[in-house]
Amino acid sequence: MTDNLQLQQLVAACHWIGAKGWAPATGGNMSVRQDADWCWLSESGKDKGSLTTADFLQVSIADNHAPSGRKPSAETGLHTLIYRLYPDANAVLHVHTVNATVLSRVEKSPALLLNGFEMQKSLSGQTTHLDTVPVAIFDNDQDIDALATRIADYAQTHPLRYGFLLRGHGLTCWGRDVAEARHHLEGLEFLFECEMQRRLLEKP
Ligand SMILES: CSC[C@@H](O)[C@@H](O)C(=O)COP(=O)(O)O
Ligand SMILES: [Zn+2]
Repeated sequence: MTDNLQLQQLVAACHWIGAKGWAPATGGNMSVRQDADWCWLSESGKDKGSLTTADFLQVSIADNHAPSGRKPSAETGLHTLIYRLYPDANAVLHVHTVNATVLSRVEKSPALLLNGFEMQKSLSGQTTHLDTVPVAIFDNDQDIDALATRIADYAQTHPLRYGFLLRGHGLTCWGRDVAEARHHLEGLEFLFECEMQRRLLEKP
């Protein structure tokens, strides 16, 4: 499914994310699906703003195995979970933006509810600011297997769309291709910024 063009587009997306300041100090990780069984994931510990195609490792979607022997992202298990859960997802972007990091701590409930913003329509399938878009929030965990299991359990009853937040950590989002994943990232980040400002200014 993924051709070399998608990987090149992912590298361009990583450079854009780096320039935005959304992956500071080696934070963040990115991937594209190759086919039903394999994806390409960023190598762990690299500066994601200056990656090349050589910094992406082939990883098995079923069991996170990387045949190269090099170490893919510490958060590989969250990318492969999305590819297993959603066959339409072909690109996954994980970032550490200030808005995602702070808002996910300020909001104590299991989901951030976005409502009233025209930019909700930047998310595929959304047609009006009058609808409510829930973005699930999961407590952060250094045990990625345990975190992936928790997310998978939640997704059984609350199908995830566009992305999810990790509390005090960041945003993971996806799309049918790199271009759509970028739109979802940019749209969600804009909405998080608006929601932060709204809460600050409307505070009694
Ligand atoms: C800068 S530490 C952040 C990491 O622990 C992690 O959250 C992250 O996003 C990057 O990990 P990586 O293993 O490079 O993909
Ligand atoms: Zn992270």
